[in-house]
Formats: sequence, C-alpha cells, structure tokens
Amino acid sequence: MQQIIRAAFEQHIDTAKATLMLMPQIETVSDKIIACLNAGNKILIFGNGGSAADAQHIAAEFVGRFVKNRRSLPAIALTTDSSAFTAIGNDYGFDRVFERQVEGLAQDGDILIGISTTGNSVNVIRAFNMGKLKGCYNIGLSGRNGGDMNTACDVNIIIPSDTTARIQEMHILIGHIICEAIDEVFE
Ligand SMILES: O=C(CO)[C@@H](O)[C@H](O)[C@H](O)[C@H](O)COP(=O)(O)O
Ligand SMILES: [Zn+2]
Repeated sequence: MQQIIRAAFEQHIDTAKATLMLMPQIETVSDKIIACLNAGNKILIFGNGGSAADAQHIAAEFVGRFVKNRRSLPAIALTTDSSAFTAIGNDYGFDRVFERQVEGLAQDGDILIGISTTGNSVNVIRAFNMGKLKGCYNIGLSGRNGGDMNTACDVNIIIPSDTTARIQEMHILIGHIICEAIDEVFE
C-alpha cells in the first residue's frame, strides 16, 4: 500500500514539474479567456467522466466564485443539463451531445474548453468542429500525444503524461490557475 501511495505522489510531482514548461500556453489561454469575458462573451466547457466533473467544477467557479468576491462570470458546463444531454444522446447519438449544445448556445467570440486525456473523445472533437463554424476560440486540455485535439483546437495544452489520473490532476490545476488569473482582473 505504501508503495502505491508513494508512487502516485512521485508521479504527480514529476508530472507537475514537467507541466510547468507549459506556462506560456497557460498564459495565452488565460489572456484569451479574460479578453473573451471582457468583450461580453461566454465560456462553454465539456468532457467525459472525470473531465465532465472538471468542466462543472471550473464553470461553477466562474459563475459562483473562486476566492474573491467578484462579479459572476458567464460559463456553462455542457454536462449538466440532463434533459438536453439525454435527448441529444437519444435522438442524435452520444457523439453529438456536446456538438448540438455548441450549435444552439455558442456565439461568435465565445470560448470552448474541451477536456480529454486522450484528446480523441469523438463528442469533444465534434463540439470543437462545430465551434470553428460558430466563430469560437477552441482551447483543449489533453494529454498523451494530444490526439485529434491537435487539429481541432486553436491551443491544445498537452499534459506530458500517459497516465489518465495524472493528466486529470494537471487539468484541474490549470483550471484553478486560470481562476486565480481571473480573480486578479475582475471586480
Ligand atoms: O475519471 C476517469 C479516470 O480517472 C474516467 O471517468 C475517465 O474520465 C473516463 O474514462 C473518460 O471517458 C475518458 O475520456 P477521455 O479522457 O479519453 O476523453
Ligand atoms: Zn477519475
């Protein structure tokens, strides 16, 4: 047991150190998100499984708060409307559960944040492709080799790891860093 615990910590620490190299990309997406919100646009966030939880977690910190009492900021997790999610899945297929919501909700200038540790989840890729058609800026949080998100995204932040759990831990760290950057700017 101790070996499992130690190995997980060591892997997490090594991955975090390697992820620090992505600082320029994290800065770029933080600036883009701040500019998008300043322009009156909104953020749509989505992913599957643990990444669905991350999408909801990040969206809640925009609309509610992170640390500071600042104004509420517009962000929607596309995993939370169970009626839309099940209707689209049932009528159009699971591959379209995010795409169809992007089609209905996204406007020119909005930002999409898609989260996938493989970078290959089809419903995430299809949502990004719809985002391009709608004039959105596509931000990917991925891992491994970045997968299909390399071509679907304007910026694909690829966590340098092949382990799903470690990649997800870096995704939520980056989500929190973006929230900190936002707290600096908005009153
Ligand atoms: O949280 C975990 C594993 O840590 C799982 O729920 C995981 O998110 C699911 O298997 C997802 O379907 C994986 O999708 P993706 O990261 O490849 O896009
Ligand atoms: Zn998990």
